[in-house]
Amino acid sequence: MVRKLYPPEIRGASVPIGEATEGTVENQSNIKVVVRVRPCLESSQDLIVSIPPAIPFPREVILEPKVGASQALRPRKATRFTFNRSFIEATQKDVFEYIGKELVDNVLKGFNSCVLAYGQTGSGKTYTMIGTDENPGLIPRVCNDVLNRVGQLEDTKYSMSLSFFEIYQENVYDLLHDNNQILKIREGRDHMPFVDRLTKHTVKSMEEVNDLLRLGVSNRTTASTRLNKQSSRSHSILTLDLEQERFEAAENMVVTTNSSIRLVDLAGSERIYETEDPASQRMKEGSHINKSLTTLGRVMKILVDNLGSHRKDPMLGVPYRESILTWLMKDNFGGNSKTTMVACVSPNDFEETLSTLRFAGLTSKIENNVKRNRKSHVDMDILIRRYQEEREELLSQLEKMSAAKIDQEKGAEGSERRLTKLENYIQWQDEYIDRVNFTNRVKLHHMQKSMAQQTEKNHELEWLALNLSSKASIEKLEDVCIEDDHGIQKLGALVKELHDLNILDPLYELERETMQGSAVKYAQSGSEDDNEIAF
Ligand SMILES: Nc1ncnc2c1ncn2[C@@H]1O[C@H](COP(=O)(O)OP(=O)(O)OP(=O)(O)O)[C@@H](O)[C@H]1O
Repeated sequence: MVRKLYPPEIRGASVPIGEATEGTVENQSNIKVVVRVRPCLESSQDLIVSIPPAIPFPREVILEPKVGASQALRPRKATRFTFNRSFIEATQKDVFEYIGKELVDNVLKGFNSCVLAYGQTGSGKTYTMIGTDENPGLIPRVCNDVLNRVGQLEDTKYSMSLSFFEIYQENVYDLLHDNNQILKIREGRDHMPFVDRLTKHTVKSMEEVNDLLRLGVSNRTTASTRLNKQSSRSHSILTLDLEQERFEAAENMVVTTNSSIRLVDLAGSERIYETEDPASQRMKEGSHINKSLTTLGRVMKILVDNLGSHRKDPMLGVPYRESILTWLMKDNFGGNSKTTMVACVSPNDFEETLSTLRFAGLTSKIENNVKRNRKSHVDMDILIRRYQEEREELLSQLEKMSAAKIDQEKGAEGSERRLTKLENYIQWQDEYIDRVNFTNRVKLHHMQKSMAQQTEKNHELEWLALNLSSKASIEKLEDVCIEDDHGIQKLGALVKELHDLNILDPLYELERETMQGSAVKYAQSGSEDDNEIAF
């Protein structure tokens, strides 16, 4: 494909170098909340959560105490919640189609995005985010879609990288590095926190992505809880960073877009029961989890209150730094990020589901200020490099085209030669047919003449034989025989004449032999029936 040549004015040295424009706020965007109800894993369990069907898609969730519920739950009435979308018995593909596609659209456009799975232990957070080999979740599907789509963008250079860390007991660990070191959090010049010395891995294919995911998942700290043996007691955060660089012809600028997707699998949000031993590891984990999730709840509440009070900066005074989770996710709550929360609920735990849905309801009120992270500038090095690439591409196209033209000409020459050959052949065939016709006519004429003469002689012989009475008639017969010899000799001469006529052609040769044989046969037999011989 030939790219459009850059307009001449941008090739000049008078273009300002390194000019940059920062992204501007594009819109206020509420945090999106999606509820996913995990299917009943045991058939005997009664459903307490239902989702009424709706067009174009369901958004409500109804929570009802099951028949025969405990005394404590009996007085509770059915509670209805409305979110952006609610899923029950949804496939991984359904969830990706609704959440993941938009996420990829956003990152390609240069927006930061985040999806976090929130809910009690065993409610399907890890299943939604990572999934299984047979049913991959959001993370592998999103990575796959980004790789596919960015690879198809015309005239765009890109680099995609992944990092994966966990927060366990208020410490940060790199999930893609086996050294088990606690990593520090620092703040950049923009006051945004980042994990220092976290490894970033450039990925170009899904094989690379899957290898990293496998490594990260196996490194993730897990411990059993009373509810789920596989429950994870840490928060895991996978970040996909995408850098795109493309030339925007309309602006005469090279545009660099840096955007990221954060995919967060939070630890279980359930309460730790009083019966636990306060000194136990699980209690310790639980208190840390509680700390980060309670801080998250407080952050949400203050952000919502600040919105109501019309503060100039709604992020001011928000206690982000009170937990590692909220500090690191500062931008995702109230900042520059299109954030979606997937509230995962079990279909049969009333209290935990109610608590999750209430938390989700609070989250949906938060507004983020989203901007495209786009820098445009004239970079002479890039322009010159691109121009050279383009020139090389055009030259190679030209080379290919000239080669094709020569081939074409050769082809035309070849076909002309073939045409002439064909014409000569046809002409030769016409001449051949004429010659054959002529020869046949001559042959026919001579044969007819010879046959007529021979017939006449036969009659004469017949008459003489009938009148063998006198010496004179015997002499006459001898004369006729001599004359007949002459006739045969004459026929031989005729055959020779025909032979001379057809000497160049093997077919004639064959015909000649046949004819010669026939003539000889005819001459030998002297019978009229031999006229039937075919030539
Ligand atoms: N939508 C679903 N369809 C089929 N199975 C599911 C679904 N959601 C969850 N599961 C299954 O339920 C079990 C618990 O799910 P999962 O581990 O994802 O829960 P979790 O919320 O991540 O728990 P934890 O907080 O302990 O990490 C797993 O065996 C998982 O495969």
